[in-house]
Formats: sequence, C-alpha cells, structure tokens
Amino acid sequence: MAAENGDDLTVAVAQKNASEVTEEAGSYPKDLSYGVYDCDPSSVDPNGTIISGIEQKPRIVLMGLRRSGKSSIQKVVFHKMSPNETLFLESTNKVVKEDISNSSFVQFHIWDFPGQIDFFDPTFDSENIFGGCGALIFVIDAQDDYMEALERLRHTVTRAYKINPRINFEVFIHKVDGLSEDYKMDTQRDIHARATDDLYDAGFEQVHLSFHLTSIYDHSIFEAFSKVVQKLIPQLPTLENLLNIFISNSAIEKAFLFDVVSKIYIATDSSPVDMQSYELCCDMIDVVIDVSCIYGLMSGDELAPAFDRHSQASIRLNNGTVLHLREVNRFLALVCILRDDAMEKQGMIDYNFTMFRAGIQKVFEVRKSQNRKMAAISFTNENGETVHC
Ligand SMILES: Nc1nc2c(ncn2[C@@H]2O[C@H](COP(=O)(O)OP(=O)(O)OP(=O)(O)O)[C@@H](O)[C@H]2O)c(=O)[nH]1
Repeated sequence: MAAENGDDLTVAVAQKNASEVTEEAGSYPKDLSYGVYDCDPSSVDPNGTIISGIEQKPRIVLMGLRRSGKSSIQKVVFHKMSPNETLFLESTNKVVKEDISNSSFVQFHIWDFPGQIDFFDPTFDSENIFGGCGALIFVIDAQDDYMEALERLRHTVTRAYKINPRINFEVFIHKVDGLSEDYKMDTQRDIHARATDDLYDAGFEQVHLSFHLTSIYDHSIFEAFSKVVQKLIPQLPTLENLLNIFISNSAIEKAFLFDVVSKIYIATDSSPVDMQSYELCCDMIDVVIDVSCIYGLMSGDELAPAFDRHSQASIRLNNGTVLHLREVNRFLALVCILRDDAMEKQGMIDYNFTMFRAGIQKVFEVRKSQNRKMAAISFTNENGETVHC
C-alpha cells in the first residue's frame, strides 16, 4: 500500500472483537450522513445557543453569492459526497437547515442560505437568524470576480453584527484549487485588505474577520471547518490541556482528537498543525474504517459494528514515523504521530491512553450534568512517575 507522499505503509494492527461491544462504546451509525432538522428560530438565545428541548446546539450559517460553493461544502464535509458529484448540485432556493449531531462535542445546526437571498424581503427575519447564530461562514468564489461578493460580505457582516456582536465571522476564500500558489496568496491578501477596509469605512473597525483558503478538492475545507467548529466548543481548553499532558508523558509528537465521521478535528495539542500531518491522519481514519468494514465482522453478526472500543491501528511509515489510532468513544478517535522508537513503550502509551479516555469521558459527564467539578486523572511518564492533573 502506498501513501500519498510515496511512503510505504504497513497496517500493523487493526484489531477488534465484535462480540464484546458494550453499550457505552456503541457503534458507528450505519448511515454515515446526518438527519435533516428544522428548528424553531424563536428558541435561541443571543449567544447562538438553541434553548428549546434538552440539547443546546450552536448554529452555523453559510452565506455567499450564488454558485460560490456553499451547498458543496456542506455535502462534502457532512454527507461524504465526492467533490466531483457537486457539479450536479442544483441551486438552493430555500434555507436548508440541518442538525449535525454526530458526537457529543460536534453538535450544531447548520443553515445553508440560497445565494440570491434578499435581506430586505420581509420574510427574512434577521433578528432570529443572526440573533441565534454562533458562526457565520461567508463563502467567496476566488475563481470569479469577487467585487460583488465583497459588497455582499460588508452588507451581511454589518447587519449581523448590529444584531449579534458575538458572532464569529469566518470568510472562506473558496475554490482555490484553480489558483497557482502565488495567485492564491495575492488573492487572500487582496480580499483581506478590501474586506477590512470596507468595514473600517462603514464604522465597524472593531469587527474581526477570520480568513481561510479552502477547496473541496483537498483537506483544506475540513481543516477550515475544524477551526470554525472548535471556536464553538466551550470545552476546548480542557481538551487541549488533556492532549498536552497525554503527549508530553507518552513521547508522542502530535495528537488530534477527530470526529471520525466528518474528519473534523475538534482539538489538538498546542504544537502547530501542519497540513501534511493533518492529511496523513485523515487518510489513516479512512484506511482504518475501510479495513474494519471489510474484515471487522468476524463474529458473523451482521449487526455488530465494524469499529468499536477495542479497535486500534498503527501504521508504520518508512521515514521512522508511526501513526497510531485509538478509539475514544463511538464518535471520536485519537490519532497520534510518534517516532518509531517511542512505540517500544507501548504499555505506557496504552496506560496513558486509558487515562486520557477516562478524562474525556468525564468532560462528557460534566457537560451532561452541568457539574463543574472534574475528578482528577493521572498519567505515567517515561520515567515511570505518576503525573496527576
Ligand atoms: N473548483 C471548485 N469548484 C467548486 C468547489 N466547491 C464548489 N464548486 C463548484 O461550484 C459550483 C456551485 O456549487 P454549489 O455548492 O451549488 O454553490 P451554492 O453556493 O450552494 O449555490 P446556490 O445554491 O445557488 O446558492 C458547483 O459546480 C461545484 O462543483 C471547489 O472547492 N473548487
């Protein structure tokens, strides 16, 4: 098997015991897509949190001109549609609302607005739409003339900000697969400068816009979406802290906590993320899911999941690096990058991983019970010392 970068891969372990599925471990949903959900816009608080029912989910709104790529982004990231299939997507002519509920952490509503939406239409209830919004993603087609898009961006942001100043404004400079490296950077600089100047001129210099270069034809869209989603996860600092402690005590170089279905990483340790590592880890998830689906149903039980809490895998690259994946719960996987020789202390890694998983479980429990107290957990470091946190 050959990796994208030419490295030889050996799938060393892909072990599972289908008969030992526990309720806690659960299973991956058979249908890996997500249900369509209509929510009542009146049941949202000003922070973008939906307050009706038991769940409190922030809302992400996708806006931009027609054909900028909004529906394609949603289909590729959350419905596993192949990028080429988006060529046949029809234009959206009404607001499409979806409930993304694939894990306890990655839970939000996403609303895809048609490009031709008219803010002055009396049926467009901006108070409710922006009032309950956690993040507004504005998609700009970088392969097209973007002057009209910038005008629309200014208009959208100023209107939304007046209603809800707590919205995170995210600009996706999209379809950059068609641009050369230099042109990509020039376009980003130009859009950044014009968009911020426009806001300044309109008296909104305090508004912060985040810019992401994206394409559905590579991992950039998943990376950008990860960053958008992370800003909506209140437990992010706790998760990062757990990851930092885990990797520093286990001789691991980098670790991502992935939402397996969407391949959004909901947290990583505090060392910088490089795109190649992220891509390798995404590819690893694909390999493990595929191998588990093909060979995982050893018990002959059709209903047994192909991937459960006993699943784990290591992929050894020929550059002395190992990718190690462990399942954290039914929706989350931890994917680590470490040196070959660090795998010699697999017992320590396994122990620390058990502690890490227990920590994550407690974060879930705290969230469920709204109990702010979190019990202590302890890791073991390379010298065999116990580290409490
Ligand atoms: N090259 C390239 N094309 C893309 C990308 N994303 C989307 N497209 C194409 O852009 C076209 C429009 O995509 P849509 O997702 O329908 O755009 P939309 O913004 O939802 O359009 P409306 O529903 O009319 O508002 C489709 O042909 C997609 O295949 C991308 O990253 N790169």
